[in-house]
Formats: sequence, C-alpha cells, structure tokens
Amino acid sequence: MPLASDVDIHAGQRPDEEPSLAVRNNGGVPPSAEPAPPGRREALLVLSFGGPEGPEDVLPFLENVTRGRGIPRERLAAVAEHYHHFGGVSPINDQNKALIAAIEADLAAAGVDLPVYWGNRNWAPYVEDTWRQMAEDGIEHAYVFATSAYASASGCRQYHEDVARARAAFGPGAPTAEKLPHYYDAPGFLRANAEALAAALASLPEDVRDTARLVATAHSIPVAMAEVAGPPGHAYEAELTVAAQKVVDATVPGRRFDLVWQSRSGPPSMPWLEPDVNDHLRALAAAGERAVVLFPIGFVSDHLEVIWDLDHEARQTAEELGLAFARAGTAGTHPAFVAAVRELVQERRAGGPPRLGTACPASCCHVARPARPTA
Ligand SMILES: CC1=C(CCC(=O)O)c2cc3nc(cc4[nH]c(cc5[nH]c(cc1n2)c(C)c5CCC(=O)O)c(CCC(=O)O)c4C)C(CCC(=O)O)=C3C
Ligand SMILES: [Fe+2]
Repeated sequence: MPLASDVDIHAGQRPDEEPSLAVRNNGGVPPSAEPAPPGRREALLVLSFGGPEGPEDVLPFLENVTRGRGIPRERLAAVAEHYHHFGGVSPINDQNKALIAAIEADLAAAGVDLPVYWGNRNWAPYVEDTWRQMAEDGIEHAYVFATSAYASASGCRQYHEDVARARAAFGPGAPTAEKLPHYYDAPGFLRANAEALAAALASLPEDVRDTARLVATAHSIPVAMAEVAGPPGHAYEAELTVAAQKVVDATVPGRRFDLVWQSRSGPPSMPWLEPDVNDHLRALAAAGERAVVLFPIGFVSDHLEVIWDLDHEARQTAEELGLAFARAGTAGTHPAFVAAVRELVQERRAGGPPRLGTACPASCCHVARPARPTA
C-alpha cells in the first residue's frame, strides 16, 4: 500500500506555483454551498495522525511522518525513545477509538443516522484503506473530521491532501468528501477546555491557586509554515490566541495568560515558533512566579506529545525550578466536544457558504518541501 508520503499531489509543481483550488479542496470536489442532496449515502470520517501499536512499529511510523521533511536523525532517535518509554504504543489510537465510540453514541441519541469511519495519515488504518471500505459499503460522500482544530500545513492542509490521495488511490467512483471547518472556536470545544482548565487550577495548593500563571501550549511549527497559515498568514497563532483567550474568559475572566510552544522539531538552523514551554517556565521562575497551569489548547487529545513533552519534560522543568505545576486535560471525549462534532456535520448538511478549513484558497498553508533526492 502506498505510504503517506509516497504520493505527492504537488509533484512536478514549481515551488512558486500554487496547486489548483480544486485539488486543494477536498480531493478535487469543491465544497458546495447547497444543502446535502436528499438520499445521498453519507458518512463521517474521523481522520487522524496515527501512531505506533508496538515497538516494531516505531521506526516505520517515524519514517512515514518525516519522509522528505529534513528532520535530523538525532531528533528521530530521541522521539523514538519517547515512544519506547510507553512500550512503543502511542495513546492516540485508543483515544481516537474512544472518540469514535462517543460520537456514535451521540449521533444515535440525537437520531442522526450516519456511520462513522476512521482513517489515519501515518499508520493503520490508513485513510486509503478506509476509502476503499467506504466505497464497498456504498458510501457516496464523507464529512471529514480531522483531529486538529486549527490552520497550518500540518493541521489542515495535509488532511486535505490525505483526502485527495485516498480518492486518487481508489480511482473513478470514489466517495466524495468535504473536510469540516476549523473548530477552535466551536463552543463545545471551548467548554471542554474551560472545564479542564478549571479542574487543573483546583488541583493546585490553595495558596497559589489565585496567582498561578496560565500557560497555553501548542505544537511549535516552522516560522515559514506559520507565515503562510490561513489566507492572511499567521492564522495558526491567531486561532490559538482566540481559543486560549475564550477558554480563560470562560474560566477565570480577566486573568492573563501566555501562549507558548512545545515539541519543536527540525534542524536547529531552521527557525520555529518560540518560546519553548521549558524556557518560558524558566523565565517565569526567574521573575518570581510560584505556580503554573499548562493547558494544551493546540491538541484535542492527551496523545504522546502531551504526556511526554508536558507531563514528563515540562513537569520536571517546573520541579527543578520549584514551581507548583498542573496540566489541564484536552477535549478528549468531553460530551460538549463530541456534540460539537455532530453540529459541524449538521451545519454542512444544511448548506451555506463553506468556512475556512472546508474551503481554503490555493495560497493557504502552502509549505515548501525539500526536493526529493533523485536516484
Ligand atoms: C501543528 C502540529 C500538530 C497539531 C495538529 C495535528 O494534530 O495535526 C501535530 C500533531 C502531532 N504530531 C505527532 C507526532 C509527530 N509529529 C512530528 C513532526 C512534526 N509535527 C509538526 C506539527 C504538528 N504536529 C511538524 C511541523 C513536524 C515536523 C515534520 C513536518 O513538517 O511534518 C513527528 C516526527 C518527529 C518529530 O520531529 O518530532 C512526530 C512523531 C502526533 C502523534 C502523537 C502520538 O503518537 O500520540 C500528533 C497528534
Ligand atoms: Fe507533530
């Protein structure tokens, strides 16, 4: 089966050329502003990153993720160790299964007849296989819920490319699809995060609860990737700022927060978004702060980058600095978040102008890739 990065829908393009809008949007089918045609057989596809299921999966998984991306070998070896620390098993697959079970229960309770499928970019079940399964089951159209709420090449554009690749792999007659819009501002997503932040604050010793510094985190990305995120550029940072602000407003109105970055990769020579969360903790301690609450607003589940980079590394940094530390949970399977997924589908089914993430201009989230080595 073709691996994620074996097929490049932009192959043969000059770097200054934009892919066509049709290819950018949902694998060649521009999203419609009309209501869903009655009688069309539809499904919901949960499209995610994927993760290894055992020690022998770790290296092939990392190769799928990083092929052609210029990630230094030392970084790959370090990340492999993070996975091996958990027996080579990423928590992300079980988290996606739990999310799907919760979505199925919510749809059933709401009387919405919509089968739910699961596919990944970097590990089984690969999205290409899911497409074949959907076609065999007679599905004509899929709403694609990506497990990323934000703009960026990694969190939005690559999911469009996954859809395009899967449709192309199946060939003529493949189910059509539309990716659901960015959902960083969906009330159910915000409420799940606000409740998690409140619980984390409540877990701190009483004497530091009111003064603890609130620190929102998200995956760092290359500065060049951030510059072209969303049609105006810098939409990743902008959407994260909106989401973090709304979560704080709903929990402890008026309290200040900082947005910082975690899980930096890439060669040291390439600029990525800063400051790193660990450096930020050092700066806070140096300024006399006594407690921090981290809330990973950039992620939708407590996957490896959350439990390693925050619960292990950042917690250790805080301990060394004498900072009281709490980490808020992610949206996970919070009922409000699960209901938000259904509402995103219902909004698209009703028709109306597609929002960002469903329809993206060609210039959106473009990322220059290093040239493929030629044999
Ligand atoms: C913005 C963003 C999100 C959030 C949006 C979204 O969810 O999509 C995200 C999520 C995730 N990232 C994940 C894992 C990895 N990301 C890597 C590498 C990279 N991430 C990047 C960005 C992001 N990543 C980037 C710019 C790179 C450099 C390579 C490239 O330009 O593409 C690498 C390679 C090693 C390394 O370099 O760290 C791994 C293993 C997992 C699974 C965790 C698990 O297994 O539980 C998840 C959910
Ligand atoms: Fe990543």
